[in-house]
This record gives sequence, structure tokens and C-alpha cells, in this order.
Amino acid sequence: MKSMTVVVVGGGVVGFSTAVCIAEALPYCSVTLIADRFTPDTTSDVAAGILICSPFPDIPLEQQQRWFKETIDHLLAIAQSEQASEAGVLLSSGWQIYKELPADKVPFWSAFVLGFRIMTDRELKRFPDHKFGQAFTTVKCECSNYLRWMEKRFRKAGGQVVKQKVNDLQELSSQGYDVIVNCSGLGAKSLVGDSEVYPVRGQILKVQAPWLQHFIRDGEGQSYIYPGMHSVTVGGTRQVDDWRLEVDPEDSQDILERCSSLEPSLSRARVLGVSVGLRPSRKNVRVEREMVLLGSRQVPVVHNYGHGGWGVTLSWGTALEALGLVRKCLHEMRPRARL
Ligand SMILES: Cc1cc2nc3c(=O)[nH]c(=O)nc-3n(C[C@H](O)[C@H](O)[C@H](O)COP(=O)(O)OP(=O)(O)OC[C@H]3O[C@@H](n4cnc5c(N)ncnc54)[C@H](O)[C@@H]3O)c2cc1C
Ligand SMILES: O=C([O-])CC(=O)C(=O)O
Repeated sequence: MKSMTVVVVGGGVVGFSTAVCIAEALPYCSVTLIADRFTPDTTSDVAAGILICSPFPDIPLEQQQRWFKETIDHLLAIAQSEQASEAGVLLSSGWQIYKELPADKVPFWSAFVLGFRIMTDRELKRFPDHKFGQAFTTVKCECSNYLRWMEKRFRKAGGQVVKQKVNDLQELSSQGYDVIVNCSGLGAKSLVGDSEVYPVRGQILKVQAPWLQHFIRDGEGQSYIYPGMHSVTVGGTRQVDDWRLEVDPEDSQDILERCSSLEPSLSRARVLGVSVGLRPSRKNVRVEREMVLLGSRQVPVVHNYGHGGWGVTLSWGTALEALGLVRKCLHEMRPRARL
């Protein structure tokens, strides 16, 4: 008999990671995931899915390192298992290159990717406009495969999935859930009235170029080329406060020009598709809990949203953090329950 009920709002990579963490760790909880969009229609489906990130300014670096490490360790184990192709998780080696020396020559996550090193002058000769570079192996997640696989894993752990828009947290409180977990990404703007969340529009192309084996990421990720399981993702754009979900042909042309200057053979690649996503951006990702008065009840709400361009990279680590917060809420409600 399941004694407690938890509802997770969000069917992207953050929602499914969080729901799986809770359902697998707390078998006495009944966990329901509610979302109005699922794969292939989420922002997560558009992500290049590479594990790389920049730090959030006001969150302790050790905590962000832990989130990165927990996510990459979790995904590396999948990439090296027989589940790898179904889950869409693969190792990816390549170069991050800079025209000017970056402030951080060694990023905060360098110890958690594999074989991180500064590129030699000989390696850099291939990129004559660039002065500096880093070589390493990280993980790439084909998000649409990963989301399907995570949904299966969630159902196997007893989780239930409902397709529905939540207009107000009050609706969930009326249904009697003990804890609400908010992984609604950009949706948090209206769902919990967070005016700090804003879109950063990103457009990418999928091209057929099976001869490309290594990723190339220019500077802070304005341009990138990521070979994957089914195609090569080339991007990108970072248009702040731009809500357009339509493909912009000028962006496509610009992306192809920028990426072809990094990898000239791309001009021979066939374009398979173009997609647009709105990164759920926020100065700092929000992973915290609060008590919210919904009708006559004080209901614990755990937030996990606002990952910007790093939602795949931090998905498992922030999900584990959210699980810890859910545990605390349940402890406080049922002090003697075995949590
Ligand atoms: C072009 C591009 C490239 C990217 N590349 C990378 C990358 O290489 N690496 C990386 O780490 N990240 C990358 N990102 C960022 C990544 O896509 C996001 O950080 C991530 O997808 C956020 O996941 P999420 O689950 O929070 O949001 P989403 O995927 O947007 O999911 C939100 C979910 O909440 C649901 N929802 C919202 N409001 C409600 C409501 N009121 N009721 C019901 N359901 C609701 C939605 O239906 C959806 O299911 C990229 C993004 C873009 C656009
Ligand atoms: O920056 C990258 O390399 C990919 C990414 O996360 C994004 O476009 O948001």
C-alpha cells in the first residue's frame, strides 16, 4: 500500500529525471507525472544533449560540481551498458576552441569529463582563427530516445503519467497530493508566477555527415557541431527574450556558414531537419522547497526549473537534489515514517 502521494509537473528531461529518482528511491510513494507536452514536443527534444556547462553566478560551485558529476556518472554508466543505444546515450570526444583566451582555461567540470587536457599547438593548426582549445570526452544524450527510455523506467518503478495542463497549483492540492514537484521549465513563468524565468531561443539543424567523428564547440557555444547516433547537430543561436518557435531561414543560413568555417566538409552535408527550442533561462536555476498556501492547506512545493542551456547536463544531479528536498518534506509530515 503506497502511503504518500507525490506529483511531478513536467515531461522534459528535468521532470522525467526527477520523477524517476523519486519513484525508484521512495517505493512507498505513489508518483504521478503530469505534463501538457511530451516527447517529441518538449524543449528537451531540441537539445543537442551534450554535457558541458557554464556556472550559475550565485550557486556554490561545489554544488554545481556535484550536479555535473552526478549527471555525467549516471549517463556514463548508461553509455557503457547494453542499454546505451535504446537510451540514446553515447560518449563524445572533441574540442572546445577559443579565438581569445577564456577567463577559465580549465572549466569547473574538467575533472568529471574524461581525459580533459589543453590542446597542443599542433592540434590547433586545424583551427587557424583560434588561439586556445580544450580536448576531452563527454557524454551526448539523444534526448528523444532518452525521454522515451526514462518514461519506460518511470512506469517500471510504478509511476503514472498523465497528459494535462496544470493551470494552477491549487488544482493539484485539491486532488490531495502530499507533495508537489515543479519541473515545468519555462512554464514556471505562469504556473508559479516567476518573472525571473525568460526564454533564450535556440535553433539547430540536423545534418547527414557520417564522416564527422568529433565535436567542435566554438568559444561560449555560439557555434557547435555535435556528431550523434543518428545525425550531426549543428547550431546554434542564443536569442534572449525571443519567443518565436518558427524556424528562421536566415538563422539556418548563418549557422551553416559559421559551422562550415569550422568544418568545411559540412557544406556537402544534407540537411535532414531544423528545430527551435526556448531554453528555460533564469539567472540561477531554482532548486528549493517552499510551503505554499493552496486553499486552506499549506502544501510543500519542491521547485526544480530554470536550467537554461544546461538542463541535460545537470538533469540527474538536480533531480537527486530535488529528491532530497521531497524526503525532507515527507519527514516533516510523517516524522516516524521510514524515509
Ligand atoms: C537549441 C538548444 C540546444 C540545447 N543544447 C543543450 C545541450 O547540449 N546540453 C544541455 O544540457 N542543454 C541543452 N539545451 C537546454 C535544454 O534543452 C534545457 O535546459 C532542458 O530541455 C530543460 O528541460 P526541462 O525539463 O526543464 O524543460 P522542458 O523540456 O521545456 O519541459 C518542460 C515540461 O513542463 C511541462 N509544463 C510546463 N508548464 C506546464 C503546465 N502548466 N502544465 C503541465 N505541464 C507543463 C511541459 O509540457 C514540458 O513537458 C539546449 C536547448 C536548446 C533550445
Ligand atoms: O552550448 C552548447 O554547446 C549546447 C547547448 O547547451 C545549448 O545550445 O544550449
